[in-house]
Amino acid sequence: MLKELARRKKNMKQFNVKQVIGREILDSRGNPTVEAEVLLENGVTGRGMAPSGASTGIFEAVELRDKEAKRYGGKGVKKAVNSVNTKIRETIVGMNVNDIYKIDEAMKKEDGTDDKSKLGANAILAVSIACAKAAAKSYHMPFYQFLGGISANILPIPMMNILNGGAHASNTVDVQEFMIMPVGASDFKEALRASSEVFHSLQLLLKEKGLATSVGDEGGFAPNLTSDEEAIQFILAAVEKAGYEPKKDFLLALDAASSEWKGKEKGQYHLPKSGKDVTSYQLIEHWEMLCDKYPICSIEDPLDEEDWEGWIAITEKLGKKIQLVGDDLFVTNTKRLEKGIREKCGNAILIKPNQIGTVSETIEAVKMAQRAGFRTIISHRSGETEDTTIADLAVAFGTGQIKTGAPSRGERVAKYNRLLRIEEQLKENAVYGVKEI
Ligand SMILES: O=C(O)[C@@H](CO)OP(=O)(O)O
Ligand SMILES: [Mg+2]
Repeated sequence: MLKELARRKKNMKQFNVKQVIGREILDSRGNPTVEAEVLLENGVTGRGMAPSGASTGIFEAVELRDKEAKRYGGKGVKKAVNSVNTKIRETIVGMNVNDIYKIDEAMKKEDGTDDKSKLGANAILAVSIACAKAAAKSYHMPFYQFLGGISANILPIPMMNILNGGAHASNTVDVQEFMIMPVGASDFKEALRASSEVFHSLQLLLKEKGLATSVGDEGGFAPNLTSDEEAIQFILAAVEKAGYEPKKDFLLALDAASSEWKGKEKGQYHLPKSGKDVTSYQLIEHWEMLCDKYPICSIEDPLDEEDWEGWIAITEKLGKKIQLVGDDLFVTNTKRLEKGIREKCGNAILIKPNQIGTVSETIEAVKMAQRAGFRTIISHRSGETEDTTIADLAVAFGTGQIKTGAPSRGERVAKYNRLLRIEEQLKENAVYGVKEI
């Protein structure tokens, strides 16, 4: 047996890293971010870019920024780029990208911290993606197939964020994201078309009412509205105006991002825009009321990242009816997810590779969730680049859902367009969405 394994290992293709280059590029908010490129001895290259959040969870892996330097107002990433060009390069040159777990492990070891704060999760993730992409290319395989195998054929339902508030927009709305989910569509192409039509009809409705149609960080409109109910009503009207039926063709999803609403103590919330103060209990009642009244199938971060008791209570109350998604709560981290599964907090996890910092740890978070019967949703960050990795990850892992903004900003559209191409490539083998949200 051992001999056989040794023989196989010897015969395993060698795609060794020859060079690693880090550079500073811009993200969609005009802030600098890290890009990494690896060159293999076989001449193949791979590229990865780190996205960046605005409503970041306090338990996320650390995005290394040059806080003390004046350039870019302390947001520069020279240190992280330097990590790529020195420590990371020294660590992985000569390694085989065939085994991305080993590459990630080596970078983690070199970093030596729990939160990747020494080399920077932005540096490590960019390299991790670049290596995985180079491995896929060396095998002449599409990225989703390299990671997911021949059975990877599920195209995700978009959770399309068409109305922005919270930390993503300078308007009066506290809830960060109002999303439409084209559940009635028969394939991804159709789903994307229908969603774009609703996006455009929302624009017309807002214009008619004299409201702003400028967009927020993720491309959704950012009008000044007085309540989350008003936002929901606008969206439902837009669905109908575009010729679709709420509930049958479209369901709604919210991301409250309520970790941004921290009050004086745990279990207390202060909504910064409306100025309201509420308790966990009142928030849960509010979400319950909205779900009874409107076709909402999913709420992300309905409660704060440290309000575990609140999460247990809301899961008892609403967990059978809707999807309760932990973003800041779980931060794509298997330790936090394990606790959530054990204590019955939520029933779904948002998967963001840069919250944890490597491709292999992202895979492990998805696997743990899927084994426990939790749903998984692959997600962009509010600060993005043209990197389309998450589109491939959604198909590779069969998450059935993706969150990647509105069709008005190129960095979001790039992911949608990548999914269109994947669907076309899979032909009649492509399957759209999950059975039930
Ligand atoms: O809260 C979120 O889910 C994300 C993406 O929509 O926002 P940010 O990247 O700002 O954390
Ligand atoms: Mg979120």
